[in-house]
This record gives sequence, structure tokens and C-alpha cells, in this order.
Amino acid sequence: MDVVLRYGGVKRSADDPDPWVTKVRKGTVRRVLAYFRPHVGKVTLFVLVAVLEALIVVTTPLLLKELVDSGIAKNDLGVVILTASLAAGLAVLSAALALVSGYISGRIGEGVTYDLRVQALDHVRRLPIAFFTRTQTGVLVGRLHTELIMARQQFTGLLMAVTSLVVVVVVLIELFVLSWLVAVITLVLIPLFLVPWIHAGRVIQRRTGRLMDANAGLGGLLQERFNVQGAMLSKLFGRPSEEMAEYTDRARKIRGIGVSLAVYGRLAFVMMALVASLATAFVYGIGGGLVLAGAFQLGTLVAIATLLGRLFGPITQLSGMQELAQTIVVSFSRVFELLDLKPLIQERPGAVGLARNEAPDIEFDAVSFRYPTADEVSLASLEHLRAERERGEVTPDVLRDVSFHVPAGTLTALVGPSGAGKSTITHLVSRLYDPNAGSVRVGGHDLRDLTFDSLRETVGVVSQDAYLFHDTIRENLLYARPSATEDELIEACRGAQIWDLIDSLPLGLDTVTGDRGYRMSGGEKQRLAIARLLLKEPTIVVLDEATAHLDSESEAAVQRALKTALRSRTSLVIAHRLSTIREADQILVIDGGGVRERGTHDELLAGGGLYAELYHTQFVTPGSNGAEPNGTGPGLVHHLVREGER
Ligand SMILES: Nc1ncnc2c1ncn2[C@@H]1O[C@H](COP(=O)(O)OP(=O)(O)OP(=O)(O)O)[C@@H](O)[C@H]1O
Repeated sequence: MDVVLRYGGVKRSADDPDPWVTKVRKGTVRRVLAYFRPHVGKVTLFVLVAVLEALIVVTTPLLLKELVDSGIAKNDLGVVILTASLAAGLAVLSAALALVSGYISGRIGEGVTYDLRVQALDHVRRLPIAFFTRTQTGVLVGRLHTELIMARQQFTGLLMAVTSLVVVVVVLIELFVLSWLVAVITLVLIPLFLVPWIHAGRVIQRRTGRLMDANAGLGGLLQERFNVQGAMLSKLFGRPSEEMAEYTDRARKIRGIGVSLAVYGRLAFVMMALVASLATAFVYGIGGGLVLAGAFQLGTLVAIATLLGRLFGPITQLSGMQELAQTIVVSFSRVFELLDLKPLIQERPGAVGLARNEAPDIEFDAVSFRYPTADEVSLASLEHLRAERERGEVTPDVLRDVSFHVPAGTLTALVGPSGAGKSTITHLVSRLYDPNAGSVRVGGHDLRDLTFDSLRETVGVVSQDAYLFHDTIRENLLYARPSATEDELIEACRGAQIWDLIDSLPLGLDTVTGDRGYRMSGGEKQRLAIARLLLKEPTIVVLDEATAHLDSESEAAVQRALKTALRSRTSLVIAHRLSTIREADQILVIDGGGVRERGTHDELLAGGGLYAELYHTQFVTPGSNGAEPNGTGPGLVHHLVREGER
């Protein structure tokens, strides 16, 4: 049977949209325990140390008993010194053992969390791009990082609770041996002591869950708004006062929960100390009477009082044990949820590599494609909006029966209206997605038969908005080929027409590009991306030309860089510039998910179809931006876009 738990163990209904609600599947506990298997040696050692610690806890009161009854009462200084020294020695040993058990529990907790984290990171890395397009980054990072840190902390608590269990059992046995009456009274007092503690504990647990929600909410918002693109959008379009009000509101909520948590935390400890003191006073009262009545000696009373002082701490730890265990199971099951997500795109066993020496051709054979639905690729709990999923989302066909051939070493330009499917075609070439019908072949091999490594080496992609890591130019370039020498880096930068700029910077290749490359201009970023591509030396280039207007100097530089990049490679270019379109060996006019026209610029013009019609209205009619002597400007494509939107 499936169990629905709120993070931290409070039950909620199954249809509760709270992101902290997690369905814990049957068998999860066994799966969690499996992670302890490699650490069995350490767990055994930990239990042994716990038993030793418990034995010290119960031995010290016996020494005190001897000190009082055989030393002080019988006026024997030797016994007093011996028992006091032994008690001091045990105290030192106990402190040392506490350190050892802290170390072992840390090693176990960290070890188990490490294993799970590495496994999860490796798995998420393999998930298809569709997963990342659906998932809210902040929530994913939270699950792989923050929640696991929390689980690790709970581990330490749980292992401490194991020590406490041993201590409580041993102390109770000794209490019975010393005085069954006091032991029975203690057993009666324990529930009295536990009720307020458990109540405060539940409130704390609930509010901690709410605090995590609130923190995650603010964290997600900040991640979205404070990255460069978010900050830019908010500066250009944002409503500062409303945004500030939202931050303040969320921060206020966190403050409110934080204060109440501090109060409840303190209250719990005050209550614990109070009940423990009351119980001790009570036991002293009864025990004192029993000593006077001659039922037992003073030393026994001292031993009992000392034992009691050591009983309540471990009991409080034990009371939280179940919730700690539940929290661990829930955090693990949230990671298991990710691990159970099967990557849609996988390398098949026996996949082959492509020969690297010459450029292969590309062939689309009756390809149909629709983007995967949320249910196929992601988890509802990682998506911010779940409306689509709840409505039983169906995704429409984006490509229908697309067939074309890009001969080796030639350039094919894709043009067409916005949303026609051009980018989707390029995604299929780099196998970001697999087609639903038909096949995409490179060098005669279906992409699904090739190894990922081989495909990555063969296909190089330059997107419109080139992504750069927040690192130096050098590191960004080396990402494509870590073994590249300084000379190779410079040569690639020269080929990409970016070397003069880099050379003029005070730090040269060691200049930091800024978050997502925001310190570079659009043209510079694209040229850096081209340099990265040149270093990688792919035999197929997939390029999405920038639509943004560059100044004529950058424009010319990008064009020259592209010439180098595309030379003797098989190229598929989403073309936005007339110069590229004119130079293409073949133009495919994509419309409504299919190839509407195909041919060279001259053939298509001569054919008098849509392309020709658009070319004439856009470039030849009086008053248009016309002849475009340098062949730049996205006029034709923009016109095609408008046509597609009509
Ligand atoms: N990740 C995605 N998930 C679902 N649908 C998508 C996704 N990406 C694109 N689409 C849809 O697929 C269709 C084709 O999009 P695509 O990006 O291929 O068009 P395009 O021709 O490249 O357009 P543009 O010139 O505006 O970039 C569009 O209707 C788009 O909304």
C-alpha cells in the first residue's frame, strides 16, 4: 500500500498540492536500508561504542554509591579516592567515546548521503533535455542538494537515538535492581514528561516544514529574478514596488515562522528541564523517606538520582526517533522518484561510433515528431505549474513526415515562419529528442545506433544565444577540447574573428565572461561560441543564426567566422541572413511542420512559389530594404514569419 506523508512525517491527503507531500512507495524502507549495506562495518562499530557508552552511564552511579556507602559512610578515604578517580576516568573515557561515536555517525550519514547524491547526479545528468525544459531549476537543485543535507542531519539524530535506546534500557534495568519502587514511579512519570515534549516536537516539525516551504519559495524566486536574464527582464519590465512587496512578504513569513520556532524550541527545553527537575525532586522526596525508613542506603539514593538525571535526555531523543526515520525515508523517496525516471533517450547496447575523418551526410526519412508530455519526461513535483498534467496533456505533432537529404560537405538553409519546426529539426540532428516515427540518419547510421560520444564529437551546435559559463574565456573554450594548447586556442579565436578583441583585453584569455556570458556583446558571444566549435572540430555543424541586428563590423566579423566554421563541413543552418540563404546548396522552406519547398535560391526564385513570391515582395518592391548589397538583414525571413502568422 502506498503511504502519503508530508515531509517530516505529518499525514496529508493524497490530492494535497503541497510540494512537501511525498508519496512513499512500498519497499522504500528496504531500498533505503540497502544504502547502509556498504557501511555495515561502521554501523556495527557504532553500536558497540553505543553499548560501551551506556555501560559507562550506568557504572558511574554505582561508583558514587560505593563512594557514599563504603567510603564516606565508613570513613574510608582510600575508597573515596579510588571511586572518585575511577568516576573521573570514566567521565574522560565517556567524552572520548562520544567523540568517536560522533565521528562514526558522521561517516555513516555522510557516506550514505554521498552514495545517493552521486547516483542521483549521475542519473539526472543522463535525463533528456525535455526533462530540463519542464523542470524548475531551483526545485531540482533543492531536491538534489538541500533536502539531502537535511536527510544527513536526520541520520546523525537517528544514530544518536540508537545510543539513547541502549542507555534507556540499561538505566531502567539498573533502576529496577537498585529499587523497584523508584523504577516503577519513574516509569509512571515518563509519559507525563513525554506528552508536552511530543506536543512541542510536533508543532516544531510542522512549522519546520512550513519554514522549508517558505525558504524554498523565496530561494526559487531569487534564483529566477537574480540571474542576469531575470534581473534584466525585471529592470526593463518589472514593477519594483510590487516586487519588493513580494520579497518583503516572503521574508516576513520566514521571520514569523522562525520566531515561533525559536520560542517552541526553547519551550520544549524548558519543559524538559522542568519536568526532569520535578521528577528528581519527587524521587529525592520518596527516596529520602525510604532511606529514613531503612529500605535502602544513602548511596543507593545518590545513584538513583544520578541515573534519573541521565535518563530524560535520551528519552527525549528516542521520542523523536520515529519522525527522524520518517523524514529520512521521505527525503530518500523524493530522490528515488528521480532515479526511477527512465531517460527517454538512451544509448543502446552495442551502439557504434562514426568514423571521424570525413564529413557525413544527414538524412531525414519520413520523420514525425511531437514533444514529449510532462508525464513522459518529468515529475509533477519538480514543475511549478501542473495544470497541463492535471488536464491530461497531449502534445501536438510538430513535424509531419519530413524527408530531406543534406549531402556530405554541403550547406542546407532552413527558412520558414516562426513555430514552423526549424529548431525542432536541428534538435533531432543532435539527438536531443528521438523522432516518434521515421528516422534521422548521419553517415548512413540511424542516430539511435550511434554512441553518445561519437554523436557529440560529430555534431557541433552554435545556438542564437550562445551560453557561456561564468568562468574565464579560456575555460569556456577548453570546455570543447580540454587538451587544446595555447596556440590552438589562439588559432580558433583567430578563425572565429575574436582574437583581436581578446588580445586587447587586459587579462586576455583569462578574462571572466560574467554570468551566462553577459559581459560580452551578442556578436562577441556568438564568435566565442564559433571558436569553441572550431576547437571541437565537428564534421557536422548545426547553426541557428542570430536574428538580432549586429553593427556592420560585428556582422561582417560573424560572417567571416562562419565561413571558417562551415568550410568543408556538412551544415544545417537556420538562416536569418540573405547572404547565408544565397550561399546555401539547398534551401528548405519549412512550414506547418513539413518541407513546403526545396531547392537553391535561384531554383526557388525561378520556380515562382512561395519563396519567390516572398523574395520579390520583400527585396525587389520599391521602398523595401531592397537589394541589400552586403546580403545581410533578416528581411526575407521576417516576411516569411509574417506570412506564417497570417
Ligand atoms: N520544448 C518544447 N516543448 C513543447 N513544444 C515545443 C517545445 N519547443 C518548441 N515547441 C513547439 O514546437 C513548434 C515548433 O517550434 P520550433 O522552435 O521548432 O519552431 P521554429 O521554426 O524554430 O520557430 P522560430 O523561428 O520562432 O524559432 C512550436 O509550435 C513550438 O511551440
